[in-house]
Amino acid sequence: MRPAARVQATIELLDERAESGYPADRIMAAYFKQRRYIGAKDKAAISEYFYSVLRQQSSLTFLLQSASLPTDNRWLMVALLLCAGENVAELYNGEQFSPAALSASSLGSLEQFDETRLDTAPSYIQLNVPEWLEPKLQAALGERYVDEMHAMNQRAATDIRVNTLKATREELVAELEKVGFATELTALSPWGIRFSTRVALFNTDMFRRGWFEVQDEGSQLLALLSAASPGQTIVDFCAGAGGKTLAMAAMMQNKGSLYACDVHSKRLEQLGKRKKRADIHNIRTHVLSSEHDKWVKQHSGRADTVLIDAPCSGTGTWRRSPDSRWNLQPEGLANLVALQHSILDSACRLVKPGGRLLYATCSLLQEENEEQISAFLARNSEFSASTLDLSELLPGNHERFVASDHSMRTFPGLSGTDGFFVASLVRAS
Ligand SMILES: C[S@@+](CC[C@H](N)C(=O)[O-])C[C@H]1O[C@@H](n2cnc3c(N)ncnc32)[C@H](O)[C@@H]1O
Repeated sequence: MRPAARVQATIELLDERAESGYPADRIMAAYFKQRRYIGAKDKAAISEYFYSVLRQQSSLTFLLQSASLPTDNRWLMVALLLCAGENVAELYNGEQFSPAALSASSLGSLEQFDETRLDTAPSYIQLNVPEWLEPKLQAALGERYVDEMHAMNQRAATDIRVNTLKATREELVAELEKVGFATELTALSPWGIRFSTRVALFNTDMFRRGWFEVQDEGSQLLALLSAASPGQTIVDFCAGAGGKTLAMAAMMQNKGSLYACDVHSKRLEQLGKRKKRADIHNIRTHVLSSEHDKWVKQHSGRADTVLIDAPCSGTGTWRRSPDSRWNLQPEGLANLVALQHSILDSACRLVKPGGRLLYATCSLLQEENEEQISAFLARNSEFSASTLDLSELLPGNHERFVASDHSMRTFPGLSGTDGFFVASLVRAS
């Protein structure tokens, strides 16, 4: 593909996203599926452009407005290219598969474009944060706010988790290096391997044999903190496609009962395929009609540990889903907070006396995290905060996360992971 064709493809993706409202990754996957002739290098370049525009949408818009230029997708792409020092006139040349040529007057106006004007913009524009979310993020992050928002605007590395039922981390590293991958061990998770460049992991024999799953290091830590062990009964109440379920199953060495529940049947079907590949036999799935499904009453008081990996705003995962920040609205956040409240109140019934309730989100916001937990504890006197023994579960590197006696948070800048929150509660015996 010529460079101009990559630019045109990106504009098409941006238009499709604006028209459909679907998440960026889904749009991109469908776009490439319909155009199988696009090679890996072109795909990588187009996805980098697409995600960069989505990440920098408000700062690019500001720069275009400051130069009295239009702000549609074609122009957002112009702004991105100008910031990267590219020759826009050469790329917008009107040839086949290239963006339409810019008029002489538009080309003249480009001279007004001045990247340094961004220094005069409000911080929420400089950092590409929705204006209404800025005070909430500042409250949650305090002094870390600016650094973390910068970190959030970087591309995330790819992490994988070794399936300890099949191999050790060292064995997997050795196999990956044999086929030419440059690997790095994750600092916090004992199961993690990191790749800073794009790698075709799904084409490897190790993947087909179930030696690993792609999983952010922060997500691996949540499973680690469950302290799941052989013979226990564990419920993963919002299991989705089972990222954390699979990690807990490996900790349980296939012994005991692991229930994976979710309201989304398609996600649980994905888990079906993944557990087969991983050779895991102790997971049972259940599609919930809602968090109040009668299954909860039938299994009440049975679980040693219940993990609620709650549906949330995803404000900790903007590195991977840069568009999600623009999709989130105040009513949507309020609905999520209400749903988390309701899930907590229902799923807590599953915990046996003396058992644990782990509540987690990939949100940075206090209303989904600390405030959600303190309100739950105020409503449910049977539960109290329980100490997370981090010195045992996570020896070393404690400067890379923020912990209280019963909760832990990770951040992209501080921890090199997505932003996660986890709180540990115990039911009175
Ligand atoms: C953060 S995701 C879970 C990710 C998953 N645990 C993993 O590690 O891959 C939240 C999940 O909650 C599920 N969910 C939404 N509403 C729910 C409800 N009322 N009861 C149970 N699960 C729900 C969603 O379908 C989604 O899969």
